[in-house]
Amino acid sequence: MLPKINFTETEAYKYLADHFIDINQKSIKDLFSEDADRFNKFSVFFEDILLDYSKNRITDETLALLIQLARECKLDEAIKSMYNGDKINETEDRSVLHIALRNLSNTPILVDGKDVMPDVNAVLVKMEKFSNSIISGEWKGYTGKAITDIVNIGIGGSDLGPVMVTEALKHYKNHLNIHFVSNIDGTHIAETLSDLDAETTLFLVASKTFTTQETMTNAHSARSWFLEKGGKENDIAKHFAALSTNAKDVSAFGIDTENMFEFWDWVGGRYSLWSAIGLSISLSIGFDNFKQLLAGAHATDNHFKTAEFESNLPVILGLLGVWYINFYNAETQVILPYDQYMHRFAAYFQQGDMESNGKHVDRNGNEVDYETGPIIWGEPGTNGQHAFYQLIHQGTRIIPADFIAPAQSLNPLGDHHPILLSNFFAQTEALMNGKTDEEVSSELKKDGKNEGEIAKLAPFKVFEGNRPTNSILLKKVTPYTLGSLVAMYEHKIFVQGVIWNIFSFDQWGVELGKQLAKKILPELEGDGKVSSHDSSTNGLINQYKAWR
Ligand SMILES: O=P(O)(O)OC[C@H]1O[C@](O)(CO)[C@@H](O)[C@@H]1O
Repeated sequence: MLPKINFTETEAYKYLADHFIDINQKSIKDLFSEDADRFNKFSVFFEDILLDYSKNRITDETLALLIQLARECKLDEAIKSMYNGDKINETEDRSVLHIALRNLSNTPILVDGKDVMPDVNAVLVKMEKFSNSIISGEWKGYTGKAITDIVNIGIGGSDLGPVMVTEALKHYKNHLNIHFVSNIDGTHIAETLSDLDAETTLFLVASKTFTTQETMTNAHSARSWFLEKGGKENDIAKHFAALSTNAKDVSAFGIDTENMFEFWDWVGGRYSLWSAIGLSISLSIGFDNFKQLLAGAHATDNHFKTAEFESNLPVILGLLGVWYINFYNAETQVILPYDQYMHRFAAYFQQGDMESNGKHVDRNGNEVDYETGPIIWGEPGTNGQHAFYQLIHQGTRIIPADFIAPAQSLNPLGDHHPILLSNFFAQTEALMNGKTDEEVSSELKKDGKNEGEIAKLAPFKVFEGNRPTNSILLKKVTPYTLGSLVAMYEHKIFVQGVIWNIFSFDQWGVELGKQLAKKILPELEGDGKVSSHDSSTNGLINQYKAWR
């Protein structure tokens, strides 16, 4: 089980609070000039990933105290508990074993005394066989044609991971066209189906529970479309597969359980891209590449489990986040991939992080009196530079930023990549160093401005700097490296949840809205006025009914 310690009552927390007052007087720039070895000290390699965290408001002492904090919060025990298959998702009475899905070493992992690895391996074999037969064209649709288009119907964790990965690894994709339908808005499925041919389309109904309203509604619409286009009931087996934990409801939908790819309740939705939910990934880039993705994640899992905290990437990232959130009152964390293929990476971790650590009750059931999970956001560079970096550079908030870039481009076109990377390097330097009043004034003087003009303009052009960043430089975006990177962020979320003493693997906060929507849906039928809610909700519903 997870320890239940209030981190604000630890010795380390008290030392950190005092230390914060000292360190807050210094700028990152000063810290660099005081220590020629700072980059070596605060950077760490993990295979083809370099994490440089030297441009943070930290010293040796900060890091030592943060690690002491992790030890006092018994992070080592928490990691062991997760890897042992303990039911650390206590409110749902479940183990948390996405690490088992990519456990290519095949060491036994027990849940209720039973090794889960034989089942994991059996599903992987089934995914491989299925992927190969679809990709090769051996699998035929109801009129004898090979499949050309795959439509994954799922939402949240049954969508975001496959979308992010298939986009990030588009360079490795084969001839199959992959589409994703998630939104209940009919536009999503209507637009997707408009260009498709039922004879050559395969639907993957991806839902852990197989009860999610959006997914089931979209799946039923896809089924009706298929039948309208000429498919027969008994052709459904050739065109629909299910990725789920719920065999009963899969059968009830009419999908042959032969075409069901199973996973288990110890796989959280937002940690499920490594499971059968990753079938669209395996179809898109081939099973061997999917396995490479798992291998990269497995390497990170081993690193997280065995590396000393001082050189453990997820631990370092997690603790730096705690430092900014709980001592500097940072509200958000921005993720900025300088790689167009990774354009859904931040969106993916919006669910990964916010659904995990957006909690206000601790593991003892008490309201917390400290901040927990940050707001995660971000867009690919350099687009972000031309949109919201103004606020990161000159706004009033502290926004810790993760910059991610590959050293090698998958599309080395002219000087595009050096230009992209020059921006990547420049931004973290600019955020740290800023630009002083003297520097601004001397620039304005060189531009021919007079004293009065300089005094008037200078304040707007000053950058105070001292804005913290991590730089994550990858050698190249490959399935393996992406797997490592995603697992690194997953474990970072776990580290922070342990420190904050919250349960990171449930998501009760998504239920209330779902319940109320179910109550409202029947009220939308008929023309009668609705009066059962507050005046705002009544007013909106009644206006909708008047306009529809
Ligand atoms: O895979 P399912 O069961 O359809 O759930 C989809 C998503 O819905 C959620 O439960 C949130 O509503 C997520 O945690 C999950 O990823």
